[in-house]
Amino acid sequence: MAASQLFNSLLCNPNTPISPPPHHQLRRTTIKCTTTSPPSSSTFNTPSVPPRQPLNLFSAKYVPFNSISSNTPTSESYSLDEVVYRSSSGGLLDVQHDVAALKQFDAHYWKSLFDSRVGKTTWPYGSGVWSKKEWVLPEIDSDDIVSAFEGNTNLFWAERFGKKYLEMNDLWVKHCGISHTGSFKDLGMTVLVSQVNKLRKMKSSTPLVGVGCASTGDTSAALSAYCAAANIPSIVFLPANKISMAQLVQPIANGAFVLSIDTDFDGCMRLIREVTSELPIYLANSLNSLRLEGQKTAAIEILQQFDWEVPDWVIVPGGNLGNIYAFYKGFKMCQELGLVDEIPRLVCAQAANANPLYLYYKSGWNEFHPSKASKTFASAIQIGDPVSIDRAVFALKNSNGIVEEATEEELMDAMALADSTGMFICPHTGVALTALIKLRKSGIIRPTDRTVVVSTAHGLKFTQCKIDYHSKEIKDMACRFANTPVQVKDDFGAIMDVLNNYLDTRAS
Ligand SMILES: Cc1ncc(COP(=O)(O)O)c(C=O)c1O
Ligand SMILES: N[C@@H](CCOP(=O)(O)O)C(=O)O
Repeated sequence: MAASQLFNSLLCNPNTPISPPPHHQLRRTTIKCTTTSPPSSSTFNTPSVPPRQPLNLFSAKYVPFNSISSNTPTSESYSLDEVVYRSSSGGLLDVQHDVAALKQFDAHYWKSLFDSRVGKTTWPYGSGVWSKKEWVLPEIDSDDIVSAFEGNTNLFWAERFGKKYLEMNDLWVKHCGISHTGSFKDLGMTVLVSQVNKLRKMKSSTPLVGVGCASTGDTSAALSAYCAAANIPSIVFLPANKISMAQLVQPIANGAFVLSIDTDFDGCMRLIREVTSELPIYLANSLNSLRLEGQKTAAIEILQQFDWEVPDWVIVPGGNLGNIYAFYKGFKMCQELGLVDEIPRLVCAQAANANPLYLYYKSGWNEFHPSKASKTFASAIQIGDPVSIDRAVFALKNSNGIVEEATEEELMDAMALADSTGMFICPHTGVALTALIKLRKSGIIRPTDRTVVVSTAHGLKFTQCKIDYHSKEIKDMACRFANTPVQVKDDFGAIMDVLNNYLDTRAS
């Protein structure tokens, strides 16, 4: 029997009893803020119980991204209630917060406020994203928020992987994929869909009829789930035969209108941009800077989980390149508001088969060429023309950052090694771990450096490539760390022979 058949034979048994659903239900307690007077002194400090803030003290707006990156004041800005994705010159936008208003509260205030909300069910602050509402979307009414209590994900001490393979004892994996739809996209999507929910309730001459995205599988999963929860139509453009089965079934099950298009992700992205400029369908890709407001909370959460100690390195796999900027923005905001003194060095890790940022970095940031991405096991980052290229370059330049790449064999081996130490990561996390391995080998990351690898999706979305690897059925790949199941007949003696053999090998 071939190894893959053996895997199939081990798959699900229809007679296995289904365990009852867990008891626990999130209780939605709608707690309205009470208006109090604005602070009279320039800063609040050291409250043991954070004081309530006045309503509408904080605000945010869209500004051209280049006004932020070049630090030039601009008169161009847009309300977050406008449907706008590009500046007047066609450049990217960014969400700019009223930092002066936020600074009226000191660092201790924000730390205690954020800490006071962790692990609670109080709506909407039990969400890791909305626990930082004042820094994310300060003006939205809590009743308009669409949340699955995303965020607050495990920051896992990768003790065995770090010590065994890298001689590191301060290696951590931020499991952003252990989330409602199994990826970090939930962090951004709760913000975007909440804003759409609000906009649809407002009177407008052209009401939004739905929300659309191009996707390599995770954005579409998150969009469809949050839209379904709020009863908002979602439309997803997927590159045909280029995403995993688990990712494909997510928007289908959540009732999205799914178009499987005979192109790649970059082709889908071009099409959804054209469609959303013609129809009142709101664009949900990270070109829309609202998404990054949610995603940046993962960075704030990492600092909070380390009790506001700053790690030396944070490694993020990159595709459309919104997330690397979101991490930068989250760290930078904590520095600007005095919660930390510095920010970590960022590493963006790309698959060698889809590496336009890596090539740009290697050219000394001289020449950027969008490319046609080739097939990669890290299918969610098979992107050749990333929309957030300018944001990524800014983030990397301002964090003394590095870009690394991983071949198919390297990323699959890294994933297998990590899994063998008790993780169950996605191939994109394998790309990030490869970057770490290379930077450790070259000595750039030192054994004692506190390093966080961002795991972006749940490994269960990518089981087929793991099966292929452990079956050693990948062309031109040694699959060095494959753990192939052993076929044994139904016989006690045969099983004892196999077991004894196994135990002998382990002992030696
Ligand atoms: C699992 C996974 N990891 C990493 C990424 C890369 O994120 P970004 O597109 O923001 O660079 C994506 C999406 O692109 C993804 O779905
Ligand atoms: N990996 C993404 C690609 C699109 O990225 P986005 O952040 O711009 O939506 C996906 O899952 O679709």
